Amino acid sequence: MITGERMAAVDANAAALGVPRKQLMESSGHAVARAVRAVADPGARVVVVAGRGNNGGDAFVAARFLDEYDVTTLLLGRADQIGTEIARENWDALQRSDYDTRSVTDSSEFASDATALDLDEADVIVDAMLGTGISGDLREPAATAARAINDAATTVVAVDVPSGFDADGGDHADNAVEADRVVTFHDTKPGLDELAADVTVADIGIPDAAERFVGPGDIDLARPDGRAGRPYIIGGGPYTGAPALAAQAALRASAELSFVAAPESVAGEIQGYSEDLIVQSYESDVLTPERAEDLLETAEQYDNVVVLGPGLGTADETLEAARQFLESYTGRVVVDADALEVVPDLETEATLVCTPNRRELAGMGGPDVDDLADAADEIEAFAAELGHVVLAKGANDVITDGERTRISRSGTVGMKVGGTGDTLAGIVAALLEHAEPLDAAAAGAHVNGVAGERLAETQAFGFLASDMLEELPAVLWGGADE
Ligand SMILES: NC(=O)C1=CN([C@@H]2O[C@H](COP(=O)(O)OP(=O)(O)OC[C@H]3O[C@@H](n4cnc5c(N)ncnc54)[C@H](O)[C@@H]3O)[C@@H](O)[C@H]2O)[C@@H](O)CC1
Ligand SMILES: [K+]
Repeated sequence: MITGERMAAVDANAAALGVPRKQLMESSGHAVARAVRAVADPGARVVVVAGRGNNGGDAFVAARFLDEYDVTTLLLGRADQIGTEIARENWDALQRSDYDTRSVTDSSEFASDATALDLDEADVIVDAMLGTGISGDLREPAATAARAINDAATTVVAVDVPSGFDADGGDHADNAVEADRVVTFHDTKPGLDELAADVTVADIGIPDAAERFVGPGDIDLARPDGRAGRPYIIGGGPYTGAPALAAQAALRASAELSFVAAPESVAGEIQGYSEDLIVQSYESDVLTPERAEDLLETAEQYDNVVVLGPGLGTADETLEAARQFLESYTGRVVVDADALEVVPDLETEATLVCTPNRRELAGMGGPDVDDLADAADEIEAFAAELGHVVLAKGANDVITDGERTRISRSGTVGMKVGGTGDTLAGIVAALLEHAEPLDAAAAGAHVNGVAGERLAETQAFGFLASDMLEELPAVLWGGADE
């Protein structure tokens, strides 16, 4: 099962692996043609009703594979409104090759007399108006076309999903197409099996690696579309740089404000690193259980994403405070560094993303291996046992929620420098404001790694974690679709 949103991410990852979307569209179109052949013999009349997105593009390809049928392809709208280059290229190919195509710009052509468009006469209607790109109920002209398709006594083969179906599992349109058969791509979509339709999943040649390895599509999925969120970094005491790096990374990754709660003895120093931070001090040299109560109140009041751990140290009272905080908080927390050791036997309702390095993972009771990717299954089982998302950091990062597991191969040896784990924690905190925990963790790992790779191009092993901060916006938004 895969949602339409995740499908788009996997598709972008496939492109990065060298399997571009146009190639996938060719496979999709071929699969649609096979489905048509399964319901009608050569010579049968096929009417393709196509929208202006890639769902339509799949059907333009299908038309090319159906030369032995009597096919007419109807485009809903004008050709110059086709929304993607690959769909347009496939439409243009039909034009140049003299396929029977027609652009329907007036939906009354469907409303007034369906037979004028041959829908009743057809043996098969291919519904390629809308796929995973839909939002909301069908709008015109698709709404009228859907009515006409549903009114025709003709077998309907839907491309990917029936038009009007929400492949992200939300509310389906009331005015959706009722399909007899659905050819969906790569994996089934949530809710498809509840339809009264015969659903086939077509393998369109997406490599497993596009799902397994984190790539640009994972960044697309978690990419913030504006500033939001006020992460609360509970850190500092024996160390001061770590919370400052995490807080600054969160700002670079879209947080509106970064708050750092730190002991009075170091608050000034943390503030001194950056005028962009809001540092709130508490009386003490380290975090203690007496302070945890106040921090909890603040975090609850603002429903902050919390980063707990950077620079806190391992004093018994600090770990006790971390435990108490986590046992009472019900929000989202990135648990990093020293605070990780309290997680294994913790009772909490909070949503945790734990970010251990190899040593910390072993300390928590997880596997101890050189290459974390080799132990991905064990780390998955470990996360399932914990009941939290684990982002295990190494040359390869393993990101898992105990059921789904992804591996981030990005990064470079120069990132062995201190502080890159802190930037990662801050990035994940910012992304948690926009994305699901697993998606935020996977994208965060990738963004951090790519930032390091970019610096390594000119600075080899000589860059610092603080240098990574300025790279983050370009990695997050530089490659965004226009
Ligand atoms: N993601 C993938 O990996 C692949 C996707 N493919 C195809 O691409 C499809 C998704 O393509 P797109 O993202 O271009 O999206 P669609 O083709 O589903 O539709 C996008 C268009 O629909 C319009 N639209 C949105 N909501 C509407 C509504 N309620 N009423 C009327 N019009 C509406 C939008 O303005 C946009 O022009 C998939 O369903 C599948 O058929 C395949 O080609 C192969 C691989
Ligand atoms: K469709």
